[in-house]
Amino acid sequence: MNYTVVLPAAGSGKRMGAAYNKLFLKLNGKPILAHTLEVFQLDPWCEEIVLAINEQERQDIEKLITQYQLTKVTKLVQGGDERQHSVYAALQAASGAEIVLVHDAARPFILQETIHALVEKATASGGAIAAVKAKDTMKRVVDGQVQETIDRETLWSVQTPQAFQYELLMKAARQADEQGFLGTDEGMLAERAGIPVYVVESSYDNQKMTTPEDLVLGEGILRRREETK
Ligand SMILES: Nc1ccn([C@@H]2O[C@H](COP(=O)(O)OP(=O)(O)OP(=O)(O)O)[C@@H](O)[C@H]2O)c(=O)n1
Ligand SMILES: C[C@](O)(CO)[C@H](O)COP(=O)(O)O
Repeated sequence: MNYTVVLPAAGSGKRMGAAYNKLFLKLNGKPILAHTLEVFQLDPWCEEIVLAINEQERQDIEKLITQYQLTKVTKLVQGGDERQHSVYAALQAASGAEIVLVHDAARPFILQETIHALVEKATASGGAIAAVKAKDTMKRVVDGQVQETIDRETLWSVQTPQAFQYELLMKAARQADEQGFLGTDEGMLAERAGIPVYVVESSYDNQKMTTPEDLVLGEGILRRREETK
């Protein structure tokens, strides 16, 4: 059950507020990007890593790849203005894959067991996304006024990886591109293309490093993993 992973890494990290791409910020002395790449480098099911990058960061990323011996990174492609554009560019470079995983480079704590469950589900059913059950009550709010409380039992907080049979995701991504549709995850594109998408329960550790508070959380996750080794 092999796969190719597409990692969008071409963001600007605005919400993190760093002077540079948040993926170069360090957790436990190692860049976030290196943590994430190592998960896939060490996964025997992962055949190839395709990275979408900011062209001006190419040299720094090539240095990081060499430093951490990330030999499965085969292609660095220019990302786009939106995450979806970066993913699409990388997907086009991943042609030939049977199963493709799209994973935010900003999520360094993904577990191999979750990745493998996603690959198995996508192989069997077409598409599968990592998610965790909502822990908070969720309400729909318009102009500051609550409109409705949504039944929490049906709500999941969606993460990445998002795994698909390659041709299915490419069809959905191409359709969205041609129609100028912009979604916030690959699941949206698949859903609107009529492709069944299933949830695979993930870990609450699989946080996206988005704002400064997440870095504190990340350091704690690494510390806990060290202590329980
Ligand atoms: N045009 C973009 C935007 C985002 N990403 C990547 O998509 C992942 C998830 O995006 P997000 O966490 O929003 O990262 P940023 O866009 O960098 O953050 P912000 O929205 O705060 O600027 C990240 O690994 C980011 O590098 C990308 O490749 N291309
Ligand atoms: C894809 C994603 O991580 C699923 O939760 C999320 O939609 C990415 O959002 P971002 O604002 O592009 O980080």
